Amino acid sequence: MLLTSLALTTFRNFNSASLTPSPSLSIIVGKNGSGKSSLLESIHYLGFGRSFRTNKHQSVIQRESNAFTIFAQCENEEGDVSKIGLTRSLSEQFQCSINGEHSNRLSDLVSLLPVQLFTPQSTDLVIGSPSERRRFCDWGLFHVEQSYAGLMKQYAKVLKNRNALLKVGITQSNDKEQIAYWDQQLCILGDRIDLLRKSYVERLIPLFNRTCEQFLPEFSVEISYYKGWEKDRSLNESLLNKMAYDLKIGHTSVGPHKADLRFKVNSVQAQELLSRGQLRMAVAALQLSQTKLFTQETQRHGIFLLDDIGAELDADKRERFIDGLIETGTQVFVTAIEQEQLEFVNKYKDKKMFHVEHGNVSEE
Ligand SMILES: Nc1ncnc2c1ncn2[C@@H]1O[C@H](COP(=O)(O)OP(=O)(O)OP(=O)(O)O)[C@@H](O)[C@H]1O
Repeated sequence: MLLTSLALTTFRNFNSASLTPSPSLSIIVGKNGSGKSSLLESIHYLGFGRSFRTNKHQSVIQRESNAFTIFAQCENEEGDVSKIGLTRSLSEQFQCSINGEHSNRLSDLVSLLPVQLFTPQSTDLVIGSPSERRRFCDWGLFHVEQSYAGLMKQYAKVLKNRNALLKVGITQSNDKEQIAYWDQQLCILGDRIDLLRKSYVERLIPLFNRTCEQFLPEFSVEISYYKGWEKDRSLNESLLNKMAYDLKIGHTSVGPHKADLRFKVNSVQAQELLSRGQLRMAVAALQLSQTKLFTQETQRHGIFLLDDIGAELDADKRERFIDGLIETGTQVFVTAIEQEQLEFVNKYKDKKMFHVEHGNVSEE
């Protein structure tokens, strides 16, 4: 899916702005506070229904305004055009529209635009909590496996019910029946999620290994999948084994909601050995391999947002990352403070350069 036009109204410091991006590489240059990240943030909203900087939608609405609006036109790989819109008001009301049809279901919008993001904070993907890495795998599976989003929703519902029961405790005989019922449901759904994730990571690993050979040739980087419960036990056995503990803490301590993608560099934790720039390269390798897998398996193209690319990635590494993304046919948006940070982009055809100043965007 290509983003062919973007228009914002009362979004951060943009009162009204529009741009026609390049199908390949769009470079957004401007001084601190000019609005570069806000432009990327608006595309992120279309891909996730939320910002990457705040959970408070109100902060994104321009001061003194009641709502922000984002309109975009997209074109899929068959050349079909979709017009999409998203608006969010101070009263938290959210509405999206696809080709004139209004919807309150964010998933309709989000499944259209496969957006990924790389920022200076992205090292959290390697050194942050397991939830970051689960979210990463879930993004890939959401766009590759049609059944995945529904499965995850059902699992979350069952987990919520099981946790509610654990919280009040199992005192009566019908509580025992109920927990047995939720356990059975959790196992059916959990095993299906695990199977999809395991297979996804198995497909990702060879691509990741090859990318790491280029991005971090001096290290041996390994990723492995942890399913969220003990290796040699079924989920059912693990739930039974942890029952007393789960009752004590009031929630379920094992299951796919505890899964992780584990990183080892030269057999130790990544943060023990890698510099910040090298950690960023590990993240870049992971995201690039996911992009390659997505393109291979869906024959679709994604959108990749690179915020502040100059931060702690040297010129050679920036170039390798952007080259890799462009080779997959991904539409790339890059922000930088200085044009000099991106001198190597002269070699790309089909690129467009945008200048942002005080909430105004102009194409060079
Ligand atoms: N709700 C809002 N209403 C109006 N202006 C806002 C709002 N939220 C943020 N701003 C302003 O919008 C401007 C754009 O911020 P943004 O983070 O997009 O800039 P940037 O070009 O990415 O800067 P940097 O290079 O420093 O990261 C800032 O000056 C900020 O103070």
